[in-house]
Amino acid sequence: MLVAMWNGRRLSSRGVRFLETLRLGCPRAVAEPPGVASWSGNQPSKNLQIKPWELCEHRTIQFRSSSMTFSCLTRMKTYRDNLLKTSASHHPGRPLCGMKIIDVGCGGGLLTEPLGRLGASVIGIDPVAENIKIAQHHKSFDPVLDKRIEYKACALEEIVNETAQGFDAVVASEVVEHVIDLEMFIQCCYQVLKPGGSLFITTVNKTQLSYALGIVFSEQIAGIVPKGTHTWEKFVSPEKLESILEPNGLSVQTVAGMFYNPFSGYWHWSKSTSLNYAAHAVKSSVQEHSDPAESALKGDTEVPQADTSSSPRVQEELKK
Ligand SMILES: CC(C)=CCC/C(C)=C/CC/C(C)=C/CC/C(C)=C/CC/C(C)=C/CC/C(C)=C/CC/C(C)=C/CC/C(C)=C/CC/C(C)=C/CC/C(C)=C/Cc1cc(C(=O)O)cc(O)c1O
Ligand SMILES: C[S@@+](CC[C@H](N)C(=O)[O-])C[C@H]1O[C@@H](n2cnc3c(N)ncnc32)[C@H](O)[C@@H]1O
Ligand SMILES: [Mg+2]
Repeated sequence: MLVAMWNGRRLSSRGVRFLETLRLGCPRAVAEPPGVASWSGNQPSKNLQIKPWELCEHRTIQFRSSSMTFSCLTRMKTYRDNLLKTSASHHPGRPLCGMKIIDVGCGGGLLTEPLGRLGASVIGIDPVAENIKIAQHHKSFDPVLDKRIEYKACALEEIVNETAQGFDAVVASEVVEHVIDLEMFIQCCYQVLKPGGSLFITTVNKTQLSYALGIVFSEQIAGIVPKGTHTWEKFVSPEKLESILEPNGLSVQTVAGMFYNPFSGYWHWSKSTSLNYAAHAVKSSVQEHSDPAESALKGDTEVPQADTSSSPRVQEELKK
C-alpha cells in the first residue's frame, strides 16, 4: 500500500484503492498536436484566470512535454502490477470498473486515459476547445477508451446543474492554482460528487521553494513550463485548501507531499508538502437537502454561472 496514513489521518480503503490505481497505466501513444493552437471561440468561464492565449500556450506545452509526463506515469507501472494482483478477484485489469469519474481541467487527457484504461467511466472536461479536440483525437485510436471516456469542452461551473451528484470521484490535477474563485470551484466539486464521493486534487504549494523551482527554474530558466503560466499568489497551500474544503462539506482524509525525481522518472510520496502535494477529501454521505424556501432565494444570490446553493457553506449563509 502506498499511503494509508498521512498527517495522522487515515485514507479510506476506497481512497487508497483509487489512489493506488491512479499511479498506474498510461496512454500508449502520443498524438501529434494538430497544427498551431488557436482560440476556437469557446469562452472561458468567469472562474478562469488564464487568458485565451495562455490556455493555448498551455495546451501546446503540455504536448511538447508529453514524453516527460508520460514517462512519469509509465514508470508507475510497478504499482499497477501490485494492484492488479490484489484486485484480480473483482475485475481483472479493471480495478476502477463501475466508478464514474470526472477529470476536471483534463487538458489533453494525460490523466483521463489512464483512468479509463483502469476501467472507470470518465468524463474529461476542459474549457479550452483545442485541448478537448486533441484529447478526443488521442482516445479515438483505442476503441475501448473511446467507449469509456467522454470529453466535453466546458468549465466545471457550467455543468454543475446537469451533473449534480453524478460522480463517485472528482479529479482536479494541477487546476486549482489557475482558478480565480477557488471557493466557488470547490463548491462545484462538492455539487457534482455523489454523497460519500472522493475529491482528489494535486497542486503546487505556496512556498519560497515552489517559487524558486516552480516559477524561477521551471519557467524562467529551464523553460519546462511557459513563462507566466503560474503566479505565485495563486499557489494554494495545503492549509488554505483545507480551510476551504472543510466548511464546504468535504472532509480532508489525506494530504500527501509529492516529489518528482527527474533522474529516476518516478513520482514519490514525500513527508514534505513544500513543493507538490495531493489532497484527498470525501463528501459526507449524509445528504444536504435544499429547503424550497431557501431555493427561492437562489435568484437573489449572485453566484455567477454555477449554482452552488446547496453547498454547506452557502446553506449556512442563507440561514443567517
Ligand atoms: C492521496 C491522493 C490525494 C491521491 C491523489 C491521486 C492523484 C490525482 C494522483 C495523481 C498522480 C500524478 C501522476 C500527478 C501528476 C501531477 C502533475 C504535476 C502533473 C503535471 C501535469 C502537467 C500539466 C504536465 C505538463 C507537462 C510537464 C511540464 C510536466 C512536468 C513534469 C514535472 C512535474 C517535472 C518536474 C520539474 C520540476 C523542476 C519540478 C519542481 C516542482 C514544481 C513546483 C513544479 C511546478 C511546475 C510544473 C512543472 C508544473 C506542472 C504544470 C505544467 C503546465 C504546463 O503547461 O506545462 C501547466 C501547469 O499549470 C502545471 O502545473
Ligand atoms: C495545468 S492544466 C492540467 C491538465 C491535466 N489535468 C493534467 O494533469 O495533465 C490545467 C487545466 O485546467 C483547465 N481549467 C482551468 N480552470 C478550469 C475550470 N474552472 N473548469 C475546468 N477546467 C479548468 C485549463 O483549461 C487547463 O487545461
Ligand atoms: Mg499549474
